[in-house]
Amino acid sequence: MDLTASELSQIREDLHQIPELALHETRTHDYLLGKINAWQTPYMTIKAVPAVPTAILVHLAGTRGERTIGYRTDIDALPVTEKTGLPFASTIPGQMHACGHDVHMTIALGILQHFTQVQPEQNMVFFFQPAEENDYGGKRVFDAGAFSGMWRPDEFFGLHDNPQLPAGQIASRMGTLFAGTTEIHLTFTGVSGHAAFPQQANDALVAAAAFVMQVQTVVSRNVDPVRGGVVTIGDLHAGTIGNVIAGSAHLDGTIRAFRQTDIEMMQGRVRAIAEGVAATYGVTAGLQLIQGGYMPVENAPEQTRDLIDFMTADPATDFSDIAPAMTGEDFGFLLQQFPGTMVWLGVGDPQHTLHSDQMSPDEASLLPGVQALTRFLTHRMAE
Ligand SMILES: CC(=O)N[C@@H](CCC[C@H](N)C(=O)O)C(=O)O
Repeated sequence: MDLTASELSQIREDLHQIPELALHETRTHDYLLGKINAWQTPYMTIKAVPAVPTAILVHLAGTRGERTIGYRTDIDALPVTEKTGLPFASTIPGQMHACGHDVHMTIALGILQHFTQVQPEQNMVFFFQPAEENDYGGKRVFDAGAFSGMWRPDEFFGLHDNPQLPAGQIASRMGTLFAGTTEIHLTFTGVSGHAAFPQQANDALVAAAAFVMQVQTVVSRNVDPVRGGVVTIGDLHAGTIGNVIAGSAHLDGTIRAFRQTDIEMMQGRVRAIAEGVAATYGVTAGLQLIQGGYMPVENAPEQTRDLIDFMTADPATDFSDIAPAMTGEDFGFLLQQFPGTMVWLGVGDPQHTLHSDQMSPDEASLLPGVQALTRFLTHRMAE
């Protein structure tokens, strides 16, 4: 018997209560492993990844076993204080599944459980991946050599929830689905001093303010407007009190675009502006630009054409074609190594965006999500 809607809801609510940050997903790991172990079959093998201890890989040997189909879910949460008021809200202060990875894990477990009841035709590898929000867990596991031998998927599929779409709807597109991103971490260091004697200090706060304004020109003046891009500075800390000139200022932000060439051009402009501001204001700039595994999520032509054709023709699946989004995903790195497709799953909470402290996916999305992906993967294995 496949998992029922209420069993899927219970799993999602259990996971929702224990959100853990990137590379610290120990309780989540143990919960997932408990479920997977309960569904042991003679054709299942479970593998740990010592370099990334919260990762789990599960191999199901197929009856034909000529090819290997990969399915990936992320498992980490965000440093967000939940304000949903749900009876099963986060029990970990300051941490929340505000990006719906609890939904992603539930869907992956639902699909896995199905194929422990019905042996797949082809081999399958399920990847429970830590650190999607930060620290690029997919790349870390790949770099650790975890996808070699029987663990190497010929193709990889994955899903992300989308509160703006109706619960249970699947959406994707040919080509690029999500942007590539680069984290910006910048510290200006000057000389602090008394507010009354600015001539004897080098004000890092003024340099940071100038940087925030100048960096807006990257998108408005350097990026092709038809292709688009984003530079957001989301965090700025400088100084301690009103009558002391700030000796240092720290900024964090993100660069986003759909093409890797645009991302690299934008990285260069951000670096030039940071260096220019530092020279102008007599401070030093310590800049880190980290792309890690957040490459653009490029859906592969063959797998994606097949997925769209299958889901469009499947009367039980509500499928829609969708425009690309500036969200990032380190599944983009895995799709550079293995052909495959990422899809959105609608979770019907249009009042709230991903990363909102009130984001509350509709659990009516769980069963259709599991069933649509299970039907597609079954079809894919018969190809
Ligand atoms: C789907 C989603 O929300 N993903 C995150 C990925 C973050 C990448 C990295 N930490 C960065 O900020 O560049 C997103 O914020 O889009």
